[in-house]
Formats: sequence, structure tokens, C-alpha cells
Amino acid sequence: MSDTVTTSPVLSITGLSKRFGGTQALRDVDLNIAQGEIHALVGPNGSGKSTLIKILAGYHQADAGAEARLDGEPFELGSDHDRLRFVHQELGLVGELSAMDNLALSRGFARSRLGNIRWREQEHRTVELVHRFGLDIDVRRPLVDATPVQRTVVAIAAALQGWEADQGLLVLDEPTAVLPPGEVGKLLDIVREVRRGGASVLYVSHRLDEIFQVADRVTVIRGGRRIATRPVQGLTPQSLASLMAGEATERSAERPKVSATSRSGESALEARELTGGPLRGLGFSLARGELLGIAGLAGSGHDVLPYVVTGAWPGDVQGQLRCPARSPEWSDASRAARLGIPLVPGDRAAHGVIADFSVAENLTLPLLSRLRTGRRLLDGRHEAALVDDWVERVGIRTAGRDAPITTLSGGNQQKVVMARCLALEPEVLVLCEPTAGVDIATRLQLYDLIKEQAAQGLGVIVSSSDVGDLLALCTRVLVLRDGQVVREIAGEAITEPTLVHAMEGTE
Ligand SMILES: Nc1ncnc2c1ncn2[C@@H]1O[C@H](COP(=O)(O)OP(=O)(O)OP(=O)(O)O)[C@@H](O)[C@H]1O
Repeated sequence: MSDTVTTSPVLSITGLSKRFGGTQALRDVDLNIAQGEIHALVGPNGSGKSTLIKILAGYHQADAGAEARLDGEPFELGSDHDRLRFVHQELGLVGELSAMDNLALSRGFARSRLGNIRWREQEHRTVELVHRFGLDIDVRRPLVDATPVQRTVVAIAAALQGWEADQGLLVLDEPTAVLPPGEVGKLLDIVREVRRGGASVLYVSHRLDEIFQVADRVTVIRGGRRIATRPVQGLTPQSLASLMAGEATERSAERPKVSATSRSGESALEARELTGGPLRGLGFSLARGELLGIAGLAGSGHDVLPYVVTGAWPGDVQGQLRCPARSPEWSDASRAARLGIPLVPGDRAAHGVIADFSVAENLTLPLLSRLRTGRRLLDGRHEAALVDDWVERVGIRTAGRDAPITTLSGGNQQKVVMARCLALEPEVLVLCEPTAGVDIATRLQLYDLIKEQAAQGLGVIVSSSDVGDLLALCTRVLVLRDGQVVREIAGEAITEPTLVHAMEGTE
């Protein structure tokens, strides 16, 4: 299939390359985005997607030889241009401020000729922008009170401000990475609405189903090279997955089996009367070797529970926890950190990795005491061997164990966090959004690794807004609403419709 575009491209790039030291992140990539199309950009972890977006946004400079045109005019990659707008994964919003203030932050307040802020006009402008997307929020309330999808819509509205004919290019970098399933559809509607207004969209995502729902064409990159640009209509999920991963992903994840240790019923973690954040008197029991899912819509508390049971929740917590392998006694949930349960956090950038540290340092940080020799010095050889072993077991793609963690792609950083937790050889592991930003091949690898550990007795709690994770990993799922368990679904009864209905309360 040809990749020529039928209308004049809003953006065209040719010969884009980027080398970071020994890593060739992009090699001679061409990209054409047609006027008014939604163009998806996909590729496995480390394929170069973020590098491409960061060059467009001016964070990195392209290597010599690249040429670009915007609206047909020569355009210096990375330069500020009104026709090019971005919504990055972290959204760039200030939670303590209202939607109105956030919009003003990105494009300035409405002002009178004397320079005074025209509050009414500013409010009216904000309401108009967010209403266009069917968002009914109080634009004067702080955004911390908004749901994830509402915040994403505010970020999109902020990016689109001032575009009269909407004829520029909006770049959306994984906008649905941590949205609950019920909200992904709403966001896709909004992306279509942006296109209806005349704008083009460059849409980066790992979720292939979304690409089939929303995109007109897709460009696949792998190993820094453009592999193909195709109309989505001519593709199937299998053919797109094969383009992305080469040979590796023809198989899909097998349904998990209840492990023998899980059947033995010995408990790994028990919780009673947990209260904290949105949680209201929640209790559960996790068996050794069990893969227990926690599901729910935004505000249900499903994404707070992982932080509460690992002692990482910053607010007040009440209730009790018990890890029988450590002690038969119940302990106060406000001291949960003492139980030493590792957490793979949902927000990798804020809580997962230490940006200034290397891959090795990030991996061994919680293990330091074990790596000390009798003379209380760090045993470098032992550390190196341990790091190399985990890099291989988890399949971390890095220039070396001493590479700064920030030079790894998002998916590979996630693998470092997972390896760090597993290297502690815990009884219980808590995962929050374990596959956000992770490509399908890596996702299957992580699923296998987690199931393998569960088969050896590890009790795992998986909180995910991606139903795919729950289906592939869990033998039992607790569905939360308003901070309480409203439904327990086990074994074969765990299906996508059952989960979604239970979360939405429409069963
Ligand atoms: N600042 C940097 N310094 C050195 N290497 C880098 C840097 N940024 C990216 N890389 C390397 O360039 C390659 C492409 O990374 P990039 O982050 O663009 O991938 P990606 O497709 O966005 O991956 P993911 O889906 O995991 O986020 C990787 O091998 C990565 O390690």
C-alpha cells in the first residue's frame, strides 16, 4: 500500500535521524501528516516515538539532514510555531489551579485595554472551550477535584486555544495511558471532535484497539526506522501487531491458572477496615500465589489501594493489615510501610525512578543493605552480576547498567522498576498500572514474569485501569465503587463485559 497522502500534508518530515551516544534512536525517518487526518504513531518500547515527539517539540535537536515543512512552508524542527500544539503525557496542568487558570497559564488571561484581567470573559472563554467537548465542570474549581479524563480534556482545550480555523496539528502523546476503560471512549470522541473542527492529530498510543477506533492512517516505527505508513482500514490487529513487533507477538496472553500455592489458601496479606483517601472500611484477603485484581472507575479508590497497603499513601490511613509470613499479629495500617511490601507505582516519573541515577542504581536502591560485604562496603562485583541478571531476565533494553535511567524508553524504565521490586524476593507485590506505556511484546513478557513468580508463591495485587491486564493476569478481581468492594469476580467469570458492567454499576 502506498503511503502517499491525497491532500496536502500539514506536516511533512524527511530524513529525520537522531543519535544519542552509541544509540541510534531514529534513522532516516519520513513522516507525512495529511490535513484533517488522525495519524497514529506506534512502535515497541524504545522504537523512537518519544524521541520523534521531543524533536518536534524542541526538547532534542535532530541530527543534520532532516527537512520539514509545515503547511507547505519550510519549518525548522523544534521551533515554536502556532500551528503545532502538544499535549504531553504528564498534561502540563497545575492541579491546585482551576480549569480557567490553567487555560490562562498556557495562553494568557483575557485583558482589558488597560491590562486588567477580564474575569468574566476569561470564564466565558473557558466554558465555551470545554463545553465544545461536552465537559460539564465548574471551571473555577481546582483540577485536583476533576477525573483523569476531565483533566485530559482541559489539557486538550488549553492546547487548542486561539486556533481559529483549527487547521494546525495537535500532537497527543499517549492520552489514554492511565484512563479507566469507561473513559477511553469519551476521550476518543473528543479526538474525533478535534478532527471535525479541521485540525490534524498525531496520536501516539500503545493500545492497538484505539488505533482501529480512531485513526485514519498509522505509521509504525521499530528500532528507530519507519517500517510502514498505512491506512488503518486495510489492516487487522494481527497485521499491525506483526508490523510493530516483527515476528514476536503472534501469540496472545494465556489465561492465568490458579497456582497450587493459591489453592492451598494460606494467606499472604489480609486487610480489614481500611480507610484513607476514598477508601471506606475496605477489607480483603490475598492468598499466597494469588493474582488478585483491583478494578474500578476514577474515584472508586482502586488506584489508591496500592498506595495504602504499601504505606505510600500520603494522607491519613486507618484500619489494619496482617502479613502472616512476617507476624501473626495485625498491625496498624498507618504503619504499612514497615511490612516492606514493594510497589510498582502508577506514576513512574513521579514515584518510580530516580531521574539522576543510573539503571544499576535504580535497580539496587532498596537492596543496598543486602549488597554490603562484611566490611560494610558495597560489593561492586555482586551488584554488577545482580543487575546484569535482572536486565536479562526482564529484557531491559539499555546501553549498559551505568546508563542514566532517563536515557531508557518509558517501557524499559517500567521494567527496571518491576525488576527492583522482584529482586527483593517479597511475599507480596503490589502493581499499579503495571503496563501503562508498555508495548505488547513487553506486556506479554511482564505477564509471564508475574505469573511465574505467583506460581512460586508470590501474592500479587494488580490495580489497573486496563481491562486487558486484569483478564490476562488475575484469578480473582475485586471491583470497587465509592471506596468499597461491591463485587468479587473469579475464574472464568472474569470477562471484559462483566468487569465493565460491574465497574459502571450497570450489571
Ligand atoms: N536522552 C537520551 N539519551 C540517550 N539515549 C536515549 C535518550 N532518549 C532516548 N534514548 C534512547 O533512544 C531509543 C528510543 O527511545 P524513545 O524513548 O524514543 O522510545 P519510545 O518509542 O518512546 O519508547 P516507549 O514506548 O518505551 O516510551 C531508546 O533506545 C532509548 O534508550
